[in-house]
Amino acid sequence: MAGRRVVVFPSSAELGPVLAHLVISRAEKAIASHGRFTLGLSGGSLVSMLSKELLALPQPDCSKWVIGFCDERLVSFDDPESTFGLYKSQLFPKINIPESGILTIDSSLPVAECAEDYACKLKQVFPGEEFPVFDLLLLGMGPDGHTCSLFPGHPLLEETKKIVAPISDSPKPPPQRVTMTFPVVNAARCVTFVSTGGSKATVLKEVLEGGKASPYPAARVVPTSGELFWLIDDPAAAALTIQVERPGAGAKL
Ligand SMILES: O=C1O[C@H](COP(=O)(O)O)[C@@H](O)[C@H](O)[C@H]1O
Repeated sequence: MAGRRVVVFPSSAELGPVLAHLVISRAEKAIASHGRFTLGLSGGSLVSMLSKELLALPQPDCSKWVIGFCDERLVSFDDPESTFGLYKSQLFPKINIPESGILTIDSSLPVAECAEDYACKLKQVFPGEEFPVFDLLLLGMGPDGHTCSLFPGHPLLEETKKIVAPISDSPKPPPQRVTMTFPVVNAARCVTFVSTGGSKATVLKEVLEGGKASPYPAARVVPTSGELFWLIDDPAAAALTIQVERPGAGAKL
């Protein structure tokens, strides 16, 4: 790992613009180095923050972006639980990303087939790689310490071969989902968690200060050689005792 950076902001209002700049800077770097930018998105609270903040910046050229989903709920795209559906209504039509650059699940398939189908789509985009190496994965963390659709105590935490796995007993609704596995998450060039709000404070302390024995899935995100950022706000950071960065206004990561 290139070193973990825990960066704390007074609130989402200060965090959001830094997140958007990080996405743009990693996109520019990736396109300059290998001609495209591969980005994995999460759902939940990230969707509205990212959409709002990216749209507040001068329009980037997204024609060389390829977007996948770190996890997705197996519901139709017009269901309010669909992560793709939310980005479709809040972000995608407003940026110039080609439709072919967005890797969606086929939500009409049974969950196991849906995971296989999505894994095939990823393999086509990352030919020859045992595990896809995304330029940037944006992750959230639930108050139970889950990330992607990798939940505490679930057997999927031990998956070492599949790049995408089905889950049909998600403790957080909806129960049927597909998720990237840890080998994919940890292969990324940059992984960035965004975690805000006081409901995350207790678990965040365990995840960031609990060491290798931590039972929380988010603590297992340790990129092999990539960067790891935790962007959090003061309420989420309330219980932390580790040293953190507190950037000033206009900071860029
Ligand atoms: O169910 C999910 O939850 C996590 C965390 O969401 P948050 O709203 O607590 O930030 C999210 O990262 C994941 O993509 C989603 O499917």
